[in-house]
Amino acid sequence: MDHFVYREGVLSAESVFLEEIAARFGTPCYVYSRATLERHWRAFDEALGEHPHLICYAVKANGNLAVLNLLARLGSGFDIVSVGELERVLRAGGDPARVVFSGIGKQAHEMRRALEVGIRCFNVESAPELERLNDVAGALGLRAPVSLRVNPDVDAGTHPYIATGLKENKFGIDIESAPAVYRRAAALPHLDVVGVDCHIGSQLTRLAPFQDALDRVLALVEALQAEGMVIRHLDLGGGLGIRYREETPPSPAEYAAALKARIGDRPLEILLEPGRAIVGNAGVLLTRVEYLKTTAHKRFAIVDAAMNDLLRPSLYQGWHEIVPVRPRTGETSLYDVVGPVCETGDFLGKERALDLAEGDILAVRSAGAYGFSMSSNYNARPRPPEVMVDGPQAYQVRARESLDQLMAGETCLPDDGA
Ligand SMILES: Cc1ncc(COP(=O)(O)O)c(C=O)c1O
Ligand SMILES: N[C@@H](CCCC[NH3+])C(=O)O
Repeated sequence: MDHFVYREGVLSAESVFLEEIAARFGTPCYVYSRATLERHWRAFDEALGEHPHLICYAVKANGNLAVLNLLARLGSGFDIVSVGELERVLRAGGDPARVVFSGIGKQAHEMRRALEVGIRCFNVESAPELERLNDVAGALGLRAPVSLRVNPDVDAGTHPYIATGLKENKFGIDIESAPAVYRRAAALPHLDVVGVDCHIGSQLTRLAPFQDALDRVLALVEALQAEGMVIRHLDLGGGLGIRYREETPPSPAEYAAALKARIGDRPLEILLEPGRAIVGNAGVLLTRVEYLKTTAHKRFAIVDAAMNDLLRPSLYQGWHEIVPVRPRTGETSLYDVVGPVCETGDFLGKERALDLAEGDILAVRSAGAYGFSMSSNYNARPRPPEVMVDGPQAYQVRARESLDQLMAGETCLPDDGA
């Protein structure tokens, strides 16, 4: 559910018309709803209720500073995968003691910074990473809190590029080898074992894979506890899906109830790392129709947003609803909605029934997650601005990149004196 609704026939975010935002800030432009972001974060927090828990929002889904700041104000934790994401969280006022650090390729300098600021936990993804973290912590005279990210080998039933919990995937430590790696972790002098972590994939629309993964992880926790290891928290990752088209994913309440039912009264704090379910339907991408082009075979709506702004359709055949901000009342035709980038794979949607004229503003929905955060400068296109709607107000929280910014730090060849 999102806050983008038709009011007086025109698409509105809360009480601000999106066509006004397009006129004020230009297109393409990302627009986020503060109320929706807050509601979605609270839905997770309230669903876990009295059970000790921490919601660690996955920064990769949308790392805009204003988004991070508003979640930090709600008391959110954060799941990061790089020192860049850590710096963004700190800049946005996030509490380092509520940060968990995931990712298979953590570099020593990233570990050092995370240890210095005192993050909550490292989600370690391999045996060699464990050794490196122990060395880095030792050199600083600190102890690193660790969970091992285990790979439970369950089929998440999602797109193969975003399934992460199968044994052939590069993520985590396979669950059979985990006890031996935990023993090693417990023996290393500069590590503190504090939890178990897993994340099986993204855009999951059924509960069963989460439940299967949890059963396997709970069996591991029992085995570790039987050896005398103290496991304080269970980090179950992110991955809860959203509705893009006809999906009917479980709600955060249903998801949390299923997890709590299995965990029962075990004294384990629950950490979750939702990204998409918090921001996905809290954002739209506004774009303007530049040209309507008709060939012998097709109608194309050529818009000013492209795959560099929103990669999901090109990369995963991701489907996003595309709607006119001010709908017309005439006949619709089938359009491929495409961007100006020089790739056949540059499209936002195919064969969409739309009644369009040049200059119309379209909203690409469910674009709050993995939209701006996966954008690039391909074709030397500046990245779009981001706007937050907050009640009756809309304000820019990131300006459109300038061409100068786009070339910042680059030089031509050194002068050879010729
Ligand atoms: C380790 C980890 N945690 C959390 C997430 C967030 O996932 P989602 O946006 O699907 O909730 C991801 C991405 O899939 C991830 O790799
Ligand atoms: N970028 C992906 C999700 C990646 C999940 C990252 N672990 C998407 O848009 O669906």
